[in-house]
Amino acid sequence: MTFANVIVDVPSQNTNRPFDYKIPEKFQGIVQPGVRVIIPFGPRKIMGYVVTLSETSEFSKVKNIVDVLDVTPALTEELLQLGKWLSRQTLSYYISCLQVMLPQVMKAKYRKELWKLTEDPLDSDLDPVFDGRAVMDYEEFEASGVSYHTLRNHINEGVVDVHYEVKSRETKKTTRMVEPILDEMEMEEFLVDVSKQAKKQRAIVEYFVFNRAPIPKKQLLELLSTTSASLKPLVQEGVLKEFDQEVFRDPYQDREFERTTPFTLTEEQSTAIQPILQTIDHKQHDVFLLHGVTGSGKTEVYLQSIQRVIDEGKEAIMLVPEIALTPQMVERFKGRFGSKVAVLHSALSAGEKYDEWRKIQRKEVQVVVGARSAIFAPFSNIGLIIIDEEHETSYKQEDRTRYHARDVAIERAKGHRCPVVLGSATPALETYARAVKGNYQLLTLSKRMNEATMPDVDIIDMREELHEGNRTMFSRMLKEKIDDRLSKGEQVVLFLNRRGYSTFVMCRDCGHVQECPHCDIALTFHKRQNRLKCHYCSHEEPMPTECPECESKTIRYFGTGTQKVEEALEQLIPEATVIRMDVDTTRRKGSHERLLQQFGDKKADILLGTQMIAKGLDFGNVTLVGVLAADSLLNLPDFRASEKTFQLLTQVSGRAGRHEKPGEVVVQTYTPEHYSVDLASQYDFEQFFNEEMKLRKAFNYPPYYFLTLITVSHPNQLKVQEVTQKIVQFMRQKLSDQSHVLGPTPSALTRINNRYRYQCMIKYKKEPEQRKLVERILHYYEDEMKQENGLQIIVDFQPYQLM
Ligand SMILES: Nc1ncnc2c1ncn2[C@@H]1O[C@H](COP(=O)(O)OP(=O)(O)OP(=O)(O)O)[C@@H](O)[C@H]1O
Ligand SMILES: [Zn+2]
Ligand SMILES: [Zn+2]
Repeated sequence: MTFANVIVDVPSQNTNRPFDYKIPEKFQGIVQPGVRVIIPFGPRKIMGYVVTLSETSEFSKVKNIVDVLDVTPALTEELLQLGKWLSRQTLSYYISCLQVMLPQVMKAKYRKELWKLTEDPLDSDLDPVFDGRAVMDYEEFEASGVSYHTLRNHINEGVVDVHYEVKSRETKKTTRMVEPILDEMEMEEFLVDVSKQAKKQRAIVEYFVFNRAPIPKKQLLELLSTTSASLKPLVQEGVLKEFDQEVFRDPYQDREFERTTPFTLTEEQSTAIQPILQTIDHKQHDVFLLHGVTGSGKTEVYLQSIQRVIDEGKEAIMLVPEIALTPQMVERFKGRFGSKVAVLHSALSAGEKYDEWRKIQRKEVQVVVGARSAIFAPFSNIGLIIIDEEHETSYKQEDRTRYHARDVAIERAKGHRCPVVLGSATPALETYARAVKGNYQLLTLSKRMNEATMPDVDIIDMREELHEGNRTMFSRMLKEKIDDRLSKGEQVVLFLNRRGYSTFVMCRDCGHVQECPHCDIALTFHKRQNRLKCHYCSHEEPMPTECPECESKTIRYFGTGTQKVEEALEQLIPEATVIRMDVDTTRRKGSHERLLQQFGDKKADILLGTQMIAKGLDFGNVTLVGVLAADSLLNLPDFRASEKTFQLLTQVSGRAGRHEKPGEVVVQTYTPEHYSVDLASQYDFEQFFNEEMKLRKAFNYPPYYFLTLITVSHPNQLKVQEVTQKIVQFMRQKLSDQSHVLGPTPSALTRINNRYRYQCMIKYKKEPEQRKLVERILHYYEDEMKQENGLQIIVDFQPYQLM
């Protein structure tokens, strides 16, 4: 083939199609689809991805490929296609979709340089900056204070040029190895010739008479307590040879994983796993929802399903939410499958991630356990994809390429003809609705392991606490129970939701929360104007001075942080030792793991934390879980607030009483009557589902309707309003009458970095032309969107973040 068709690393609409480049003789056969290349693009040299090859090009002037970065294609044929699909689905640039599938280090970084093209002095201020060099960093020029005008003159004269150099960021690590060339017999013969004085040399040769495998040079020299001076002559004489072998940084190399064997499945587990195994065996595609209460043994079902896939010589992808990807979790997979497992998550360094990814690429592993982006693992023979805690919103990427791992999983599984298993104790409403409809196969685990029962839940009405004079953050019951556990040497988990740290308004007397009359959503408090606003529709109203329900004046907007709780805890129960886990205490690498380890080793009585302690933890000594402010999620300006509350309360409660000792849960709330709090305390998912579905139906939300969120931003507020208005009008005109186009409305975060943000929300059932329409909008504003700090339009199909 003569030409490579390349997607260049310049995100824009007209680079969504490939550019042609000639393949020079020396790269023939190496350049193939999926390979990264360096190509000239305008004045620069940049990176690109070869997507196809061709014999001809319709262009007459085609430049040469400058360099090739991969020997093995970085992206398989399947992933190249998947990128195209992603690009259509999310309306993001093809290049961004290709990049999103690769580890960070494989995305090129550019260095901008100034090149001096003449030996003669430049006769300008720029001369001293070059200081006799021919090349310098562009940054140096910028820091020098020399005018851009001067530079431009030199460029026009052809004596200076601007160059873009690709800095490849991959960091492969190698070790020097030593290996015998002669066979045993020849070695023996050679030994005869080695002088008796050269003891060290003799030792080396003798070693290789008996050990034929390559050995790291360092290790060999250590073993025989010798130096490379004795080794060198042997290499020169052709007895041994040295070479570099790529080594992988293994983040878990210092850890011993105790091998585990499969449990005999319970009846419920075997019933659940049968259809999954059958689908694997029959090489069919199907989607299963494994709905199992916390501690019901879902993970064992995953493990045994994966085992089947391994036995059949295929590969499995296991997705776990970032925060649940605890060492405990990794241990369960490494313990069962040993070195067949690669792990991908954000706590690894960029180099470690790259190495884990390479293990997958080189087919050295058959299983990958990882967070969201592991869905792009470059396997070529996938037999199973599992998504644990499938309801987690972190499976949706919220910037640039806005994909949902669940959708990608299903798309890949279709191609590989294999099942997808979605698992959760609290499935997303969308997922459960599909299972109820029969689109997904529902599998149920209703009982906890070891006859453990679900912990009893006490709901404490914090309004009453206040009325009875308790102004602390801890109800009397929670305090009593904590005291009790401390005296027994048992442990406590205290959960505070920090995400809800903000801005809804609540009456501390009656718990009334001010909601939008049209949207069934808590109004957001805007402090500067002292007004309440709904960010779905345009409703707003002044901040009330007294409660519209009970006329109390104790109206407050809400929010407490973990640090405050820790201080309060210290005053209330000074003898308790507390481990606090939140974004601040877990910033350093490994601290997450260390804190959990300490708690597991019973070095503290109380684990106090946010989201990150809500799931995955399996500590037998935890017999009490306290939820400090169950309402904080409930009142987020989000139609999923109730669902999130139900999910979180269920997850947190699930941390207690998982083994022999029974557990208890205390939930503190200002709205004990709310169905999501009440039904979570009874572990009644079905009932919750039914209640919530009624509301979703009444207010036209998913799963009854799909959503598209178009967010417009610009430094000028009038401009934003105007553009959003235009978009709203256009969509109203073009979409069917069954769709609802809401807006323009200020976003919940109305101004970020001095840019105003407005939005248009579309609720629809079926709009096959919608993507084309949105593309037309994006095309229409393309030039304005290219300007620096200009217009930005973000389109999010099926949004989860509504801010
Ligand atoms: N068939 C079995 N026989 C005995 N023990 C089992 C069996 N299956 C699972 N277990 C054990 O029961 C406990 C709970 O199981 P597991 O953690 O898999 O549940 P889960 O549903 O994944 O929980 P969660 O959703 O809360 O994380 C674990 O300690 C696990 O080792
Ligand atoms: Zn009130
Ligand atoms: Zn509203």
